[in-house]
Amino acid sequence: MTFNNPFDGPQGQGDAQFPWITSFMGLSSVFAALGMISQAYLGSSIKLLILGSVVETGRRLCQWLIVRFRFQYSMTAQFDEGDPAYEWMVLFLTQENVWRRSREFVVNATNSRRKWSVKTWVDPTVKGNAEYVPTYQLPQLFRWRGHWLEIKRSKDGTEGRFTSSGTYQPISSIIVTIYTLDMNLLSELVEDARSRYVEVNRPNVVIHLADSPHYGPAMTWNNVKHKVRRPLSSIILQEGVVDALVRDAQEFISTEDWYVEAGIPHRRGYLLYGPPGTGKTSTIYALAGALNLEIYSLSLASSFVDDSFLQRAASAIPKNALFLIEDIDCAFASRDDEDELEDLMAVYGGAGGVRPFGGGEMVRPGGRPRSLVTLSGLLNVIDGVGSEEGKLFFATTNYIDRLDPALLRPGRIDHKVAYDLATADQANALFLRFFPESRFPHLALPASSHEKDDTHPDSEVSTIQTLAAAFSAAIPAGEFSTAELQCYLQAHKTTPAAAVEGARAWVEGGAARGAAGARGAG
Ligand SMILES: Nc1ncnc2c1ncn2[C@@H]1O[C@H](COP(=O)(O)OP(=O)(O)OP(=O)(O)O)[C@@H](O)[C@H]1O
Repeated sequence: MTFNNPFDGPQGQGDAQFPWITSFMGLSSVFAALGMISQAYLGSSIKLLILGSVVETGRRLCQWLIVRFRFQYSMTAQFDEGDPAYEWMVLFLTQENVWRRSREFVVNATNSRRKWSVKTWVDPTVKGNAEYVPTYQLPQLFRWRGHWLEIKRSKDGTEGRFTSSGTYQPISSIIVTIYTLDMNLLSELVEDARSRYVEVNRPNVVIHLADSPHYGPAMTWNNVKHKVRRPLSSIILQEGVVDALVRDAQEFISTEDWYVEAGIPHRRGYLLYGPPGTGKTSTIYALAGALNLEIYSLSLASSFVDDSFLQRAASAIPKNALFLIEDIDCAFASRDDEDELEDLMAVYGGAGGVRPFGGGEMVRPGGRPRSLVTLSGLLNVIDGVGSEEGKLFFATTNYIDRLDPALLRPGRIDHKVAYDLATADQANALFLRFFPESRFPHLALPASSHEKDDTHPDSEVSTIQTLAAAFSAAIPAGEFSTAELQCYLQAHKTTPAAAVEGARAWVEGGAARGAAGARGAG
């Protein structure tokens, strides 16, 4: 077969005459081959392109559907550290064992701080003396009452606080997504978490503290402690004092409607004043336990507590809680530092300046803890919006005479309770509390038949009552705080007779006198 090329001359001459045509012909077949190949490639590229677009569209559609699904069929709630609801959620998740698949933990010795931990042991004989806190932040899915919940823990570090040891700690949040159409489920979840929290803490009093400066709106109350409830009967005061206080607080809590109808802010202020170690703080803790109230306790002497911190802290306290400010007298800038330091040094015994009993601030030579809170800042907080809504405001002081009358007026302080150094009756009651007949059954019997109570000649007085009477007779009334007597009795906790025998010597002894320096306060 021949191919007549129009450019060709006579057969066989063309190539010789037009060699470029030959080369062009060669190229054209190369181009043709290339064209075919590229067509094949183009075809598959287009196919790939279409396939890619379909996949991408599918992916976006899925994403969109997931977002739509999440939007329509789920609710998301965030719980920020520092808010009481965060504590409820922490306990809820711990009980639900949500983080059990975690493989990374921070391990701390068990302490009284918040628990964000999982139980990693199954053997019941293993004692949990350490907390295992999951560190990773991947979302976790679990089922609760037949619904899927997704939990994330965020700790992005943008907000945080400095701990008391000076390290920066980011604030964490818990983000809960519930897959449901039922809008009530979130409040049911929160209520479930809250009631579990209340149940678990029933034997305890929960105390929220603001013990470090914070950077972030939610982090005012950054430490939670749980104290075993103290029965009101263990508070030894003049007859009727504790009962009157409890009645007053109970009545306040139960008459919210009346306050609303009368247009009176639903708050009540109490001031407990008197020498150190006479039971002011103990009374408040026992009262909070009896009335199921959580305590929010703040020391105005903390270096980071100023008017605005105090305002934020007060407004972050939930309804039906007890707001406690200890040593409220240190709020007043008009005080003369030097005089006060001298007073306190005399009271607390010099160089170290450590209080002999109870907690509170350390007083160091060279400058007493000075509150940045002003009187007007404090009054604003007591009067302010944040102080309404069923809050019981409690303040304690060793120096009632240093308080401004503006602070003491009714509406701010509605109920004052005076505490004093131990009476003979208190010393007697304290002795009987230390040596109960249940622990010393042999002392429940009369010491001898001639020991009859003069006032009730027919009654037989038990040995322990005789010892208690002897102890209280040895302690001069109004000279020692109950805390001091408690400290002395602790040293003889298994030997009541020795406690009585040594009491007079202890009273006369120099050590006891030194410790009793606090008696002048108040
Ligand atoms: N009236 C009391 N009844 C029972 N225990 C008391 C009493 N007073 C003091 N105590 C005991 O003494 C210790 C210190 O008491 P508490 O902290 O309540 O005193 P305080 O008056 O608040 O002292 P401060 O003014 O220094 O804060 C506690 O362990 C408490 O058990």
